[in-house]
Amino acid sequence: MAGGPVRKAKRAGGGSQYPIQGMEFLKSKGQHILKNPLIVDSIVQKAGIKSTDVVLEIGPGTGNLTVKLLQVAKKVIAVEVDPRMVFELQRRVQGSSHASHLQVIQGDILKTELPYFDICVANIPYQISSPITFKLLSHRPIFRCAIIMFQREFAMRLVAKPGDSLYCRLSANAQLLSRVDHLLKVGKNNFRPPPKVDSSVVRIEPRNPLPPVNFKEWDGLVRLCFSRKNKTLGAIFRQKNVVALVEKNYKTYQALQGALGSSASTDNGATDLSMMADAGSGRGGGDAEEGGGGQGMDVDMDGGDMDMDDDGDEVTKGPVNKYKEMGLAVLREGSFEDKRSSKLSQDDFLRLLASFNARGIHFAN
Ligand SMILES: C[S@@+](CC[C@H](N)C(=O)[O-])C[C@H]1O[C@@H](n2cnc3c(N)ncnc32)[C@H](O)[C@@H]1O
Repeated sequence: MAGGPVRKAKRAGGGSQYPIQGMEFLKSKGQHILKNPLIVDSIVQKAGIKSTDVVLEIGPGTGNLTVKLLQVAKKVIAVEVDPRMVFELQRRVQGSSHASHLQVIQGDILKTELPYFDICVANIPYQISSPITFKLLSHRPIFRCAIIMFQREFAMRLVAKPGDSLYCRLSANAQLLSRVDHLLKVGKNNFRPPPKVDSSVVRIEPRNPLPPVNFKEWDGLVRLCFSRKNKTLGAIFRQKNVVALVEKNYKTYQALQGALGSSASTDNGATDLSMMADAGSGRGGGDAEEGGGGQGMDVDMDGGDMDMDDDGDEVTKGPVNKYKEMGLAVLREGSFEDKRSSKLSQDDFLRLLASFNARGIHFAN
């Protein structure tokens, strides 16, 4: 932090009692300044920045990380939403030998078209962790890696493996697109003001090439499977709303094929990343237990009585329902009926998606 006396300002508008130079930190913008220089050094060192690298920093704040990045990188592009922080950062770097290597973009990172960069290093506002992660992962050209500070629980969800208690839709989506490693635990007291939660630094390395899968399809299936992550897939695909979704998507797909001819056949040759900002979002990726699969909930069944399962989810009963049987047949074929999403690997999901698609069952809409 730049020198000078620290003046206490009045609290207002969700500001904290930790003013610097009279500037209040805003909770609403996730302003928790990394005050421990050892952690700052460790992040920069673990990033493995080369002297030729362009570094993207999200939310530079008052510049504690920025000034260290400038010492090792060719250029730092810092995107900061708060004009007071932009002013403070520019004031701090002004006149230094690195000033010409810093480009500051004032704006919301989620609305900013990202420039070219080799590495992203950031202590981000935690409330936008998921959209930032997937915005980065959809950025092209592909960057080398991102070293990012997240809320500890979000970080643990990102790196969770099948069978871990935190394994969820966020883990499956992030790990489809990248390799994610936990680097460093960071306690609350390393920040000013201290946040309520602990933090962790994670390394995200985009997969290159990406697996040949349509990401909308992938996310549609994964979302469904994690809608009740401790239920068997068999139980999920017996649920009324899921059977209705299978029916709706099947009919939509058939109609599309009819309209477009065979050129509308399975579109899974490439990873379509157009909706990634929403992939795994919601309460730090913790939305996995909510909802019943999203779309298609209001579609009526044409046949079959309804009953409830042990969790109170409506399931189809009585006369055979064609769409329920179609879904179950795919599950049985790959021995997935008694499995739970909490234990399924990337390969399992890919295999399951391919089997559904082969039967004309899609999840992209
Ligand atoms: C956790 S602080 C980190 C500050 C600094 N990098 C550090 O480590 O000390 C997050 C920073 O992100 C900024 N910020 C919040 N929302 C943002 C957004 N949507 N786009 C860009 N910056 C944002 C905040 O103003 C704040 O400066």
